[in-house]
Amino acid sequence: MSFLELHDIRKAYTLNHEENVILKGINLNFDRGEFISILGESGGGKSTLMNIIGGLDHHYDGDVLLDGKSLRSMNERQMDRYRRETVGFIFQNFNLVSYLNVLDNVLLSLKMTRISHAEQVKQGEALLKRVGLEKQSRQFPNELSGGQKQRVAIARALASDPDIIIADEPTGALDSENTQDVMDILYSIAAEGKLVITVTHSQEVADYGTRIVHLDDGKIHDELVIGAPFDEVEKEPTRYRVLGFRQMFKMSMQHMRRMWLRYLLIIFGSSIGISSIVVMLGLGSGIQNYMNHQITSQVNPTAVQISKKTGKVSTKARDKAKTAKAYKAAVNKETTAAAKNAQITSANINKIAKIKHVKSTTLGYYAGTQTSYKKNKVTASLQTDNQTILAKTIKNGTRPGTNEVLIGRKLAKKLVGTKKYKQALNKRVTVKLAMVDKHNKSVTVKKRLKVSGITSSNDTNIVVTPKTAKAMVNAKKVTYRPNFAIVQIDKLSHVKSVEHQIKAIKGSNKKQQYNYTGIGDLIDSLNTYIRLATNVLTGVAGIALLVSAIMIIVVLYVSVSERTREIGVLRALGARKRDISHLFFAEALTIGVLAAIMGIIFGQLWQVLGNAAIYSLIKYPIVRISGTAMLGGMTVSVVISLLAALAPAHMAARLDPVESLSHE
Ligand SMILES: Nc1ncnc2c1ncn2[C@@H]1O[C@H](COP(=O)(O)OP(=O)(O)OP(=O)(O)O)[C@@H](O)[C@H]1O
Repeated sequence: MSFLELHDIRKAYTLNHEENVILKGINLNFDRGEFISILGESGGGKSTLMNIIGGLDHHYDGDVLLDGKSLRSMNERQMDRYRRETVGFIFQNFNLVSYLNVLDNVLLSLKMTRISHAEQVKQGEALLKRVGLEKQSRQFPNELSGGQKQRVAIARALASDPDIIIADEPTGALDSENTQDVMDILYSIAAEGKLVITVTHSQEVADYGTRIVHLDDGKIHDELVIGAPFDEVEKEPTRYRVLGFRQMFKMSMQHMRRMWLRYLLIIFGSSIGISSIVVMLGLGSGIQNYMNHQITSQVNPTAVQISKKTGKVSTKARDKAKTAKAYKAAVNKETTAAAKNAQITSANINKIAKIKHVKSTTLGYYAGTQTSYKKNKVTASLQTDNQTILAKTIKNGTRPGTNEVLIGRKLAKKLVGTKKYKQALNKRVTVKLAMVDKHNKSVTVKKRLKVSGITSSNDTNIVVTPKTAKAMVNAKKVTYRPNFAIVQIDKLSHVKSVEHQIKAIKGSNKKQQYNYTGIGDLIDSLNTYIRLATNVLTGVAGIALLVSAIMIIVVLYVSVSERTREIGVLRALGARKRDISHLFFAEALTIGVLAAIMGIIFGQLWQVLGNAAIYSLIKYPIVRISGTAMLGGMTVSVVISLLAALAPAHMAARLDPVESLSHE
């Protein structure tokens, strides 16, 4: 049994419905240490036969046996392994990877062995020394002569320490001096006990071999043994591995570095899409924050005020009254009845306190007053202090204590004077309330209260503590009846649901019991609208991403087309289909990540510039790019790039190695 056996190999191409038989039953045996020259005319099928032996072409009849094992019985993974471990290819037109330097081209094969990186570099340099190129290891293929390129290709073929070297017209593109150098190297390889199969149409080149096989018209014409095969040499077994994503990623980086301008442009293009998305999200949240900030600086959106819905008080008694005194008494009774109707009791408030998300409830009291300072009398509404009156609205002084009053700026101006309104602070104002006492008598509640503070309020209102209010009315035997309550809700997002539940409470008349005043639900709705608008704007900005995805697809397709031959070389060296697709996914990943980083940097730049431009106007940073938005932008960029790579990577992986190698 020979090391390599060809059994009745037949191959035909069908062109224009016509079958063109190239190989018509080839039977050959090869052994280690042989230097075979396959001699034949151009177009005789030599390359076709080499592709079959090298495991690149499996569309043929007959069989190739390696150590008795049929190549036909091997699956795709085993064929990849065969090319990776057993065969080393040398091509007529060198087929070096143009963006890798000489050493990296050799390392391409060494990367498929399990030796350490340092050892790989050492061996790569030793191989280059062997082919006389130690000084050119950092040069790129386009900086080498034809002979030098072919010597790099030989070093690369040797790097994985294969048993078979297939050299398809290795000197076809070389002058006689380089031909001799290359053939000498191949001869020395055979002398090391490897099987070297050279294809040539030159008798001179064929004469280097230990056996010449004449291929003519698709058949073996004759075989001529001109030298003894070399002895087999015992060698250390090499441990191999697949290329894997890391190696393909490195390779893609090397490719991108060589084509940096193209990739920079596409990364720049994609980054515009990402930055517009990030800025739109930032603008949306900035506007939302600005609006909330503006509103909440005036009011507390989670504190809502409720009062009872009161029905009409009967006026029959008033109508029946015959005397002025009786009429007055009837009116007073109506006033007391209305006050009773409007009263919010502890039982009422306890029920509301039990509603989910209600943090606290406070009873309050409001009434109309006449407030005066010296001769100035102003109608003002009184309310007891509560959490809807924000500390930040108190511009001068403090909240009221007992027998003190907090007044609005408008009222202060009316009482003391527009320009010197601040002087109202610490002055005593008189507060009068017309009321009805327990005995149904009209009384005037009157109290001098010290102004503790002035708010920014533009209403004529005054604020006292509940204790002060109660003491004031009780002093005149008037019952203190709280007529509003403040319901404090835990979160803005819960305001709406609490509002619904309060509105659902029915009174004894089966009708809605409470009026509800608060802007929390309005803010909540506004926030929803802003979010919606932001999403729409972000979606529009997302169109830019679609364009960038198309750009990436185009660039990757161009890349696949430009690198078709390289793909063929990689497959010949033993790269798997998956490795080829990884090459393009790695590029897409790099584009996605760099576009995201660039997009975020641009976004930040827009944020700084935009905020600087608008700050003088509204004193608030209107663009607020959050960490989540940046992370989102990053994810979208990477996902879109990877999706864009799907089709080109798939196409690249499915390319036929033989067709790829003959791609022009
Ligand atoms: N993919 C293909 N489709 C159709 N015909 C093909 C294909 N590939 C090769 N052929 C034909 O097969 C024949 C043998 O080609 P092959 O490349 O094996 O010849 P060769 O002996 O290596 O020639 P050369 O020395 O010029 O490289 C040629 O006539 C060629 O036209």
